[in-house]
Amino acid sequence: MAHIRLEDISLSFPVLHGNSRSLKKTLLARAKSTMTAKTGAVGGRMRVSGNSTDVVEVQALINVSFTISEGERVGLVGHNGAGKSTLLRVLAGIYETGEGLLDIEGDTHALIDPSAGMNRELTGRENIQLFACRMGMSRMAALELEQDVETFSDLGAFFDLPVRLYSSGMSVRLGFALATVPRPRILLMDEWFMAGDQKFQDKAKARLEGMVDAAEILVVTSHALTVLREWCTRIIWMESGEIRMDGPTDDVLDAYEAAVALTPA
Ligand SMILES: Nc1ncnc2c1ncn2[C@@H]1O[C@H](COP(=O)(O)OP(=O)(O)OP(=O)(O)O)[C@@H](O)[C@H]1O
Repeated sequence: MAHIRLEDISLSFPVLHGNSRSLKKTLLARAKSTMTAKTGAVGGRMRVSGNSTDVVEVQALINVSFTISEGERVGLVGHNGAGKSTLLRVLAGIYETGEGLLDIEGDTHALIDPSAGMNRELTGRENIQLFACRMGMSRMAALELEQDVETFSDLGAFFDLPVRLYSSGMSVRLGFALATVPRPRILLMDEWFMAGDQKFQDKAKARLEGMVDAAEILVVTSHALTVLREWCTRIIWMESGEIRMDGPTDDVLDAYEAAVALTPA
């Protein structure tokens, strides 16, 4: 049975090296003032590193613990810099954490960066062929993949031009078409899937739904609360690196929306 179990996971990023006392003082004071208005907070907590007084670090995750079981569709919400993407990257194995316990049963696939693994000097078609080669696909399967991605991304003549010539929306079309091919047991998704023009978004939603249905566990981060209400059975509300609330979708999103409404614009 697929599951994710986290116990006391913390992660900090060093953001300032050096012994300039005034700069450190200013930075920490400003960080403190943005933290005091709880729901209006931005970013993780800043502190002087425990190991070195010359390093200021931002605590992106602080003692995060939860268990996600098979069948759960979990949404991550929270202010900018609350730690949602960092948490997703920890689950995807992109960031390693020294402390705590991370126990994941089941293969994961992360839809985090639409251009991940793309060679921008190669054409869209060549990138697909390279992907098929890396995955050890048969000639027939590789051809099917190429046709599927070409049809879905709908890039016309641009499919045979180098990716460096694509607009950001065109890169998303190609990256999205390719990234949504695997059928993992645990699907991790950042909100970039909302990118692209309206016509593409409708098509993308239908393709994503197929992928989400096939997954045993979904963890998705998004500021689009209507999407989360539609897709998720449970919401984890992050605030400055910590879990503020974890529970059924409507309970948490109602509380979150009420808190956001109280925050001064
Ligand atoms: N690579 C990095 N180096 C330094 N600090 C980072 C890095 N990645 C994230 N952070 C910091 O960690 C904190 C959490 O960032 P994260 O990207 O996880 O937030 P988020 O909740 O996904 O925000 P948003 O909704 O704006 O995407 C922020 O304060 C951010 O500045």
